[in-house]
Amino acid sequence: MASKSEIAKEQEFFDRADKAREKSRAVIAGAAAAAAHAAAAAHMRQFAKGQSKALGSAETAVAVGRMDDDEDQLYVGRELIRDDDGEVIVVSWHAPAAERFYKASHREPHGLTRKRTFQCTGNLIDDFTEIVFAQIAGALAGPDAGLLRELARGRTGTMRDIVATIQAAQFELIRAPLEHLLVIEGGPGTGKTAVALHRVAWLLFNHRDRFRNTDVLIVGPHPTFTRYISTVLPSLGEDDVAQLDITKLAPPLKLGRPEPPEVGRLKGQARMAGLLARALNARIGVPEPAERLQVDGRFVTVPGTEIRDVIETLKTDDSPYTRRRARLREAVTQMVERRGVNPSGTRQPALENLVDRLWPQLTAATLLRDLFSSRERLLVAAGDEFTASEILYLRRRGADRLTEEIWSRDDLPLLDEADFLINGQPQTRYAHIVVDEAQDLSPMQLRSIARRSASGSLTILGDLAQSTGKWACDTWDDVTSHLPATLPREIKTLRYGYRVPSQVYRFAANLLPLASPATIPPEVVRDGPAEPGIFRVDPAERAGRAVAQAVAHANDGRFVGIICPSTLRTDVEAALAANGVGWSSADRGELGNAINLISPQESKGLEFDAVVVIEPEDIVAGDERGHRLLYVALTRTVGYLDIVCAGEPLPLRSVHIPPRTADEVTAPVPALDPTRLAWLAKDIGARLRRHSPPEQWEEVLREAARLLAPRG
Ligand SMILES: Nc1ncnc2c1ncn2[C@@H]1O[C@H](COP(=O)(O)OP(=O)(O)OP(=O)(O)O)[C@@H](O)[C@H]1O
Repeated sequence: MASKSEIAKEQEFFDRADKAREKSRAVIAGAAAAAAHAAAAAHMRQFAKGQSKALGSAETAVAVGRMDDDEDQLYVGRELIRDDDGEVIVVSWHAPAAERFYKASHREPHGLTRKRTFQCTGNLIDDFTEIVFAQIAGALAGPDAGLLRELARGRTGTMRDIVATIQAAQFELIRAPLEHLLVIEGGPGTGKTAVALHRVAWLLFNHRDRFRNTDVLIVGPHPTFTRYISTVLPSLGEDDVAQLDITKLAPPLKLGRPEPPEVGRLKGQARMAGLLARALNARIGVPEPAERLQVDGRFVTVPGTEIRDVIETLKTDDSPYTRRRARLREAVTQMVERRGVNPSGTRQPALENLVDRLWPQLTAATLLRDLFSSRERLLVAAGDEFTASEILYLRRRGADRLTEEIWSRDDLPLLDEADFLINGQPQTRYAHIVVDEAQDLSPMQLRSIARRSASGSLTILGDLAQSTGKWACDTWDDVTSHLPATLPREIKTLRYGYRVPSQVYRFAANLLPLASPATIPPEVVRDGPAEPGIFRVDPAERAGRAVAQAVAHANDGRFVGIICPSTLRTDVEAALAANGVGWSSADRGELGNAINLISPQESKGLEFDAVVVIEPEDIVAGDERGHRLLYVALTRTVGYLDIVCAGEPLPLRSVHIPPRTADEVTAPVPALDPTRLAWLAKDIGARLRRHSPPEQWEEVLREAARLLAPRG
């Protein structure tokens, strides 16, 4: 604890800076009132709102830290504050003047002699931690006390900013150049999401001349996650950044169709884009040898060959379908005009009918509904690229009315692709896009993201060891190969684990040889309050015991997550109800009660003070990369982890070999893929080092056999 007199001295400065901040706010508000006319006043009010927000709320501390060098001292805050004479008394964290605050370390103090980090309630200083660089210059020190104290603070349903304690390696990524496709990887809780959100604020602050907040998009894996992170940017003074979950990148349609995994997997593959393009092309008709039209009461005959030539030329053009349709309409109108009839002005049904027959008006939904409900259409669109069984997977009975059609989540990127083919680029494209949990996205989802990028400037976040689901991947190439390649690609790794305490991480890391052998585990920066609690019970007692553990944590004031496989969800809901426990359901997009019930899949990216994981064996069985899913579930805690199970608390035996279709197993790999070979070599090396049990080698050998099989 810092000395009382030092805190009091700092508080004096905080009070003075707060007064200056309030004065600035009053001046800004006054400027709006003084505007000469209504329009100017409205404009000023809008400006004033932005400026006033930029000053930070009256409830936030004026500064997060202070840095001293031999000559001077400088306060760093969320935003810049000037005194009455216009002198800067607090520099904003994203300004160049603040850089040394984040870069300074014992190894490289960057000229600083001292760095203070404040802990505050509102603008009142509770305490501060201090690093005196001169004292132990050259020494290697662990994480500073300010960071540890911040990490130990209780969690809520929303993420907090980390301005006060950004670490040097994180700062480097926050301010990495805009003109990159930057992949930030790192184990659970290494700060990928936090870094990316601060990167957005930093880029907005430092490139105001190039783009505005509405030019930035953040894509998350599900609505609960989007809600969880949504307060960070506003707390940094940046409103209006689009934050969407991946399902929102498609036309808004009725969702709810369940999809078997093999169908979903197929729908996510990039070759579906070719199928849709061919399906759309197949909708273009062939004219009659002679097209006879009644225009303005007169009959005109246009030779089919003349129309066909135009259609053939339009077919080779890669502009959107609707634009080409308009060009066909224009061409046919001119053909009629050349025959002495002027159809322009009024709408001519015969002409419209002809264009509709030859180039039907379509939406994404009609194209897909008509395609999936017709074997003939599917066969034509499939060409040689899909097998008979795959065509069968795609076939379904469409609803009688389009408005009644129920779509699956896997249809969404297909609808987006179809919309692109029909109407062209999405209306809104972004100067920078952040994609979180990118390791789980399908190629078709990645294409949706790619077409929203105006320049190829993206920040991709993820962890291959947490990659699960239908499109689980093992290399970043699997992800970036579907993204724009206009800018250089960089992969950077965050190496320190901030969330998960050492006792819990040690336990979870036992899964790594199975889950992701090539992964280098993060270095955990702190110890937690306890070893993981393991409660082996009878199946009948399981749900009740899990609820009892959760309630005990909640009674101690902790924010709790119960991570429950779908097989046991009903039991746990019943046990919660029977005990009269209030809870939030992440399935309904909620997160916020003291106790939150959540599926392992939706726990990605989230964190709690205490986590109760139910039946790990069922979690492992629930995904093709089940050990990775369990690894995700076990690494959601900032403090306590309890496992309640009837089976193994840490199932290491069963090795899951992803099922492949008969076609995939027998098909030779088209060419030796150097990336996959490198990955395999790394995998074998890691398994050797970790003495993987013999049963795990089967998967490796199978992959090796596939890669090295003679090519036919
Ligand atoms: N420099 C820091 N100062 C304070 N807290 C930090 C810092 N870096 C990370 N954290 C905290 O660590 C926790 C984990 O961060 P974050 O969620 O960004 O990790 P992640 O790498 O995205 O994790 P996951 O892979 O599980 O999604 C968060 O509570 C975050 O606020």
